[in-house]
Amino acid sequence: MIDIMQLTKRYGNFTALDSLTMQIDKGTVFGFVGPNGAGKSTTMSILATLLSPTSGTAKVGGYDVTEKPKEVRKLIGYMPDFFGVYDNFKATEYLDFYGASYGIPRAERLKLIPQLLELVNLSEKADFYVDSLSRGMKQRLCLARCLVHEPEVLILDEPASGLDPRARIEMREILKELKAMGKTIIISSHILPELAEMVDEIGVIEYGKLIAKGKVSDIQNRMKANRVLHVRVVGGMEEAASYLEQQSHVTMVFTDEKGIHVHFGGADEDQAKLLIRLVEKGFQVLSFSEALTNLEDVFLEITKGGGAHDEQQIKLD
Ligand SMILES: Nc1ncnc2c1ncn2[C@@H]1O[C@H](COP(=O)(O)OP(=O)(O)OP(=O)(O)O)[C@@H](O)[C@H]1O
Repeated sequence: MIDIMQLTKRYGNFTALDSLTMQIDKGTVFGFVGPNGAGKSTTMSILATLLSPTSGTAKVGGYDVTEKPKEVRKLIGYMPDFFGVYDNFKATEYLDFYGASYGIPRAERLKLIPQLLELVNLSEKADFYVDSLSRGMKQRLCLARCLVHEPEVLILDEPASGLDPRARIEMREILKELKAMGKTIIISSHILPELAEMVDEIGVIEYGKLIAKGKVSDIQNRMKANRVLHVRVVGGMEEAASYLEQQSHVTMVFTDEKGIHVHFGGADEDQAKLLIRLVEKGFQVLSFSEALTNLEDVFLEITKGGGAHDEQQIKLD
């Protein structure tokens, strides 16, 4: 559905996108992650036909964004990472305005707008002025705006940024519904654990290049090859630690007040066997668990030592 080939964008001498190549299949929810300034918004603006690439191609639904921008715009709903000015629109009027600008007949708009407001949980705010809505509500209204022409592809640039935890959960629930409706969604975010719950695939971008792409589960499995186990025993912690050190697949062991931390390179079965050996050896195992690897860990691991051009810090909301 989205096909990006060797996409490059330069601003003067500065290369914001560097031969970016990636494909996103129809119906996929794709999480686009990367440090500040990595090139996410640039990629999304090109896909939204708002910015021209310096070289390379980007296609949506088979249409080239430069050659067939009108066709692309029919297919996509784009939510930018900034708010517009709303003047004195009420929520309904705002959606009506966008619906009309897409050429949707009035009778259809009258039916569609209440449905959209319901989808984004704003039915009760239909007659409120947009400026009086909270940030989370404005974000949801903005999402509803992207949906007026029933696009197949949604390009959402940080839709949850700046929202409080509750508002983020609401946004996530709406995105789940959109996924269930079969939309192809590309969503950028710094909030990695939240992305993990709703995306099928992630792509990690840094310095304008795609440095990793894959199913969330595959990337997490890759991380598992270097998993850390937390083990707690009743008494005999030092003995248990030195026993663990001698076991296969164990690469490092250290202890602290929380217990024993075991760096482990084996598979799930090896991990299970390690527990059996510990118990058979007579250690009183209180807990034996794998430290969770979430997307945040994956991201930090992949971008280790890196950073963006102008901001070295990786922002994790
Ligand atoms: N109009 C512009 N002129 C010059 N440089 C620009 C322009 N727009 C973006 N850049 C630079 O291009 C790089 C990529 O920016 P982009 O906004 O795509 O990154 P991003 O991954 O979306 O970052 P963030 O997470 O902070 O939104 C940044 O270094 C940015 O400063």
